[in-house]
Amino acid sequence: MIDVRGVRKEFADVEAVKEVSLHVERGSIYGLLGSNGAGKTTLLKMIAGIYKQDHGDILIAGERVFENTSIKQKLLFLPDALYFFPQTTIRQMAQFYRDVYPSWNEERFVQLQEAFPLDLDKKIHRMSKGMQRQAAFWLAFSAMPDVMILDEPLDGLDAVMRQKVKNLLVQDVAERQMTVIISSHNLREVEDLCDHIGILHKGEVILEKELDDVKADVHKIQVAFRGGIPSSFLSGLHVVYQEQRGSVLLCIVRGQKERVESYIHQFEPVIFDVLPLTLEEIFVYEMGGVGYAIENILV
Ligand SMILES: Nc1ncnc2c1ncn2[C@@H]1O[C@H](COP(=O)(O)OP(=O)(O)OP(=O)(O)O)[C@@H](O)[C@H]1O
Repeated sequence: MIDVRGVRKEFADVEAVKEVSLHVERGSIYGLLGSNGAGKTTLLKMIAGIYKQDHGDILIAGERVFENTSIKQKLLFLPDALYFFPQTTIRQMAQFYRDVYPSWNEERFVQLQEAFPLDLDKKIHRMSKGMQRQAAFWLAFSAMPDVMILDEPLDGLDAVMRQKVKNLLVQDVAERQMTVIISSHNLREVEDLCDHIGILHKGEVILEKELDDVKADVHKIQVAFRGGIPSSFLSGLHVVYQEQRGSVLLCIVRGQKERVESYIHQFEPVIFDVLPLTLEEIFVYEMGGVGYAIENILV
């Protein structure tokens, strides 16, 4: 659905995006992560057709996005700094969206008032930051776009509203194959939302993964043996990290879960647990392997 091919963008003295390529399948949610200044917003603005890239190609549904009205009618970009026309209310903004998006769904707009309990006739600029974001999502979900490009979308929303918005996103992806790119500098925030993750660092994608693959392949195990660790134990495992806590050995190992488990059982451990790994932990170990201090990249 979204194809970014060898894209570059330079501002006066900064190479904000250097040779980025990525692909987002229709009906999936792609999490673009990275530290401040990594180039996320610049890349998203190019994908949304707001900036023109200096080099490379950006295609949505096979068409170039820049200055392409028909693609833009199917695409919705929610910037990190929201913009509404001055002095407008949600009702007035809804009229604008109705005119711009042929897919606007009036019934949904009415239904969503339950999820976003806001005054339709109150000036949006008088609302709190979180309420303004709710208003933006209310309009976005009512526009029913094929593609949503979201820059730090959950900033300013309370915990309940974050969950509501995440549920609505997932629902649209599942029910009508909407495609989403979501930028964040917080892995924990997008962990339960995305099916693919790309990490941008200094304008380059340094890691791109399908989450199911990542999670299926790395395990945290805790083992203890009567009489200490057998000498040949570790040699049969692909250990990416290990730590001894008293008589208990804590390891992060790579490999198929069943294979790892049956291997460990042969040594008849007195304690053996497979513990859940957070995505953040997985990335720390993965990135450690390629020589990056991810702790400094993902806050
Ligand atoms: N309009 C602009 N003019 C000049 N430089 C810019 C412009 N927009 C971004 N940059 C520079 O490009 C680089 C990438 O910025 P960008 O906003 O894309 O990063 P980001 O990953 O979104 O960061 P953050 O997480 O802080 O929002 C930065 O060095 C920034 O100063």
